[in-house]
Amino acid sequence: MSLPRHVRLVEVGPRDGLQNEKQPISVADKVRLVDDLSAAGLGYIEVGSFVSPKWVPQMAGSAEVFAGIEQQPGVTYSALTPNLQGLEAALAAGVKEVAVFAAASEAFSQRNINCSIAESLKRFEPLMDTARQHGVQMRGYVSCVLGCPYEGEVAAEQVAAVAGELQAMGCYEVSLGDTIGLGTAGGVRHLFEVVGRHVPRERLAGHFHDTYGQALANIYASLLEGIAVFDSSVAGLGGCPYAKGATGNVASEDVLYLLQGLGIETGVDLPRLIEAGQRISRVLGRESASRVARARA
Ligand SMILES: CC(C)(COP(=O)([O-])OP(=O)([O-])OC[C@H]1O[C@@H](n2cnc3c(N)ncnc32)[C@H](O)[C@@H]1OP(=O)([O-])[O-])[C@@H](O)C(=O)NCCC(=O)NCCSC(=O)C[C@@](C)(O)CC(=O)[O-]
Repeated sequence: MSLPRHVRLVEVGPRDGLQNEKQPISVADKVRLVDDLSAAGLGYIEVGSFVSPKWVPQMAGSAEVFAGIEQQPGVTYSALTPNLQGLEAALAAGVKEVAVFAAASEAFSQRNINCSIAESLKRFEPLMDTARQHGVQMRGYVSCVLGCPYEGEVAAEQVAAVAGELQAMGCYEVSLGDTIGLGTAGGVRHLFEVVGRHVPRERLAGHFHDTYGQALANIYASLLEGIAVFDSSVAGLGGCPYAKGATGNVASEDVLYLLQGLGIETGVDLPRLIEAGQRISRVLGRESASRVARARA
């Protein structure tokens, strides 16, 4: 299969990137991050989540962040919503696109959202009905697609079943998450081969964490499988609070550098993206995890 000419980058730094940070980050710094990412040319930014503040305290100010950002025309600003309560809060904050998240592993589902996979899908039904009534678009996530921190191996067929359900329920795109970043290129090709039989590849995205240093290889393997949407996080921020030991998402700067080298368009400006990453890294008091940003420093 030939490589796509255009790739859509879904920037998850403000949400997946920051959700696991223990230190307080001000609303102003979060707003500045989102605005910097818009200025870098990203067309899709996951701004925050409307989840229980007891479960993920860092995302508690998401409504304020939405109120503060300067929304640019043509850019999608989305939020994670686990249930109807989260969707209602997102609607009140003026959010136009949301993401629901399920897992391919029962144990992870319990730890992350306190219910079984089947219960989570059931919980999404009223959320999705209400979202449709408000013309809100829905994206879906499946976590632990290449392994689970609690259960170990996860079958590609199980991922396909959950992704298929999310699509059938109304998600226009399903992002497959290697939550703990242990997947390899071979596993990724097998995964998309199997899931691609149930969900068209143009409706699938890749979401890779870089714990084992395999994320860029996994993205290249996904490109070979015809995948053209990737989630990434500026400065390589991130990690899921319910996936112990998992490091950040693959750095957006590094993904962009890879894609530029392949002649694939994204519409994103690398120097401005690096600046956005350097700025939030200074706020967090540490060096960017992006290899490209460090090489260009
Ligand atoms: C799903 C729940 C809420 C269930 O949590 P629960 O405790 O079972 O919920 P509940 O319905 O029994 O409600 C308990 C309390 O939570 C409140 N509550 C209930 N819902 C909400 C809401 N939406 N917003 C705010 N508050 C809420 C509710 O009002 C009540 O408050 P109380 O009466 O005790 O004061 C909880 O488990 C939760 O919030 N989990 C979120 C976990 C999370 O955000 N994880 C990280 C994101 S997923 C991820 O990172 C993976 C991904 C997507 O990036 C892809 C990958 O890498 O794999």
